[in-house]
Amino acid sequence: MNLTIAGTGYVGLVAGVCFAHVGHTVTCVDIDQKKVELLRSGVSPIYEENLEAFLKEGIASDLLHFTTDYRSAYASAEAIFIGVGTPEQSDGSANLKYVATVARQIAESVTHDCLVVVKSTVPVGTNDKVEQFIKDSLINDVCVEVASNPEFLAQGTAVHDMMHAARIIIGVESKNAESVLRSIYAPFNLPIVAVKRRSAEMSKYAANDFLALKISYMNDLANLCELVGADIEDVAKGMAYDERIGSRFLQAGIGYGGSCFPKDTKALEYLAKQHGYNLKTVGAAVAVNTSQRTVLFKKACNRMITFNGIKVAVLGLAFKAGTDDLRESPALYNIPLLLEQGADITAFDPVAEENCKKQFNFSMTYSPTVAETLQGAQICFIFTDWKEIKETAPEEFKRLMRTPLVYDGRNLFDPAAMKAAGVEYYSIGR
Ligand SMILES: NC(=O)C1=CN([C@@H]2O[C@H](COP(=O)(O)OP(=O)(O)OC[C@H]3O[C@@H](n4cnc5c(N)ncnc54)[C@H](O)[C@@H]3O)[C@@H](O)[C@H]2O)C=CC1
Ligand SMILES: O=C(O)[C@H]1O[C@H](OP(=O)(O)OP(=O)(O)OC[C@H]2O[C@@H](n3ccc(=O)[nH]c3=O)[C@H](O)[C@@H]2O)[C@H](O)[C@@H](O)[C@@H]1O
Repeated sequence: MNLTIAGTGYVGLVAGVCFAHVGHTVTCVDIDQKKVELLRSGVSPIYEENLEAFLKEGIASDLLHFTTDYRSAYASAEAIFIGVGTPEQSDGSANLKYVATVARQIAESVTHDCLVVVKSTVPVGTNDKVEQFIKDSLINDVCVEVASNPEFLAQGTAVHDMMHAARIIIGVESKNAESVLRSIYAPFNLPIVAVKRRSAEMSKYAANDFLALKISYMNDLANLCELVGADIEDVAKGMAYDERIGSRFLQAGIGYGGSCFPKDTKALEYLAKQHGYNLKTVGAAVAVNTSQRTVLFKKACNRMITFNGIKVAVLGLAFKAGTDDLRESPALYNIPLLLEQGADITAFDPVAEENCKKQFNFSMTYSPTVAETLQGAQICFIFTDWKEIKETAPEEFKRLMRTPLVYDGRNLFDPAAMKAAGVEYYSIGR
């Protein structure tokens, strides 16, 4: 089919390359000229495993195109996927201005009947509004329907997640919309759950917020474990055997980050408030996460008399391993606190270093390896679960650091092994 994707971020670009991979003809539209030029040359602006290979394959087979010219891209598309951002606003609500702009551009441009598919995460009821808005603003006499198709990929495994999704949720109000979406997704051979649009929109928040709740619950318990002498890692191991609980997303740590859990929890809380309802569970997950982000720093403050002039090794900047994305990364909440206190920071991240330099003006040194970062450090903070950090032998912390004092926000090491190596080691919930 002839598809157009609005937005070439994590969601739009991954959808675009995967749709081309399964044989659709895809045009990706973005307002960012530089990004479009980069993509045309076969270079991905974001780091995701296999993304660049799929990108090059799509370009070579002439199935994948990139443009800033939305008019021609929307004019005759059979389906247009909206994958633009819906960032958090100061009151917690989702900012729908990018979605609204694309809706306006579609209404101005379409010359044939088409299905508009909202892939961006949007508050319940947004699809109805987008449909009404497009219908009210159409220039040509065509029929445009809107369907919801929330995306569940996770960064770091985005291409794999799209190609092997656990399910594809489609929110439709007509047989036609359902049949178009079923045809688009047929080559993926994945389970398709067809529901009404509002249920589809809610499913996305429901899934993300449930995962956020799971993490906050483990972090809350981890803090209690420390007080009562239990080990959250052992507790999680015991819980995971129960299939009703499942083994994933039980990892306690320094709080969830990323572009979605933080904003999607707040957006659902906001939606509930708008309807006069207090969504207490999600509110609690948000509160736990806010305090969890600085739990290590607070612990270290109890141990250190000052950070002024202290050589601090920061291991990990990205919000999780496998991505160069820094959005809402726990590291970003801790680095300013350390700098404010006069710390002399050297930071390591295998892929997010460039983004950090571009986006923040932190006065700190960057180092290309874990070993160089640790060299001469008086204290070390671990913020991301990169394999390069995890694979560092406990003895290396002892050998390289001036004082082997480690605060691990990801529980990457066995406390007994660290102790045996002569490292003073603090982690979460143990
Ligand atoms: N990042 C993720 O892992 C996931 C994100 N989502 C949701 O998907 C949506 C998109 O998220 P990301 O891909 O992370 O966003 P992003 O911020 O990485 O990318 C958005 C892209 O849209 C472009 N854009 C803005 N206005 C445009 C317009 N009028 N026409 C064409 N392009 C335009 C921007 O230049 C940017 O390249 C959000 O609603 C997010 O909540 C859902 C699942 C996973
Ligand atoms: O809507 C979205 O954007 C996406 O949000 C998350 O994906 P993502 O944010 O990329 O990454 P996750 O692997 O879910 O991790 C989110 C945060 O939680 C943290 N986390 C995760 C799991 C865990 O057990 N403990 C924990 O602290 C991670 O370190 C990270 O900071 C969801 O997993 C995706 O299904 C969803 O599509």
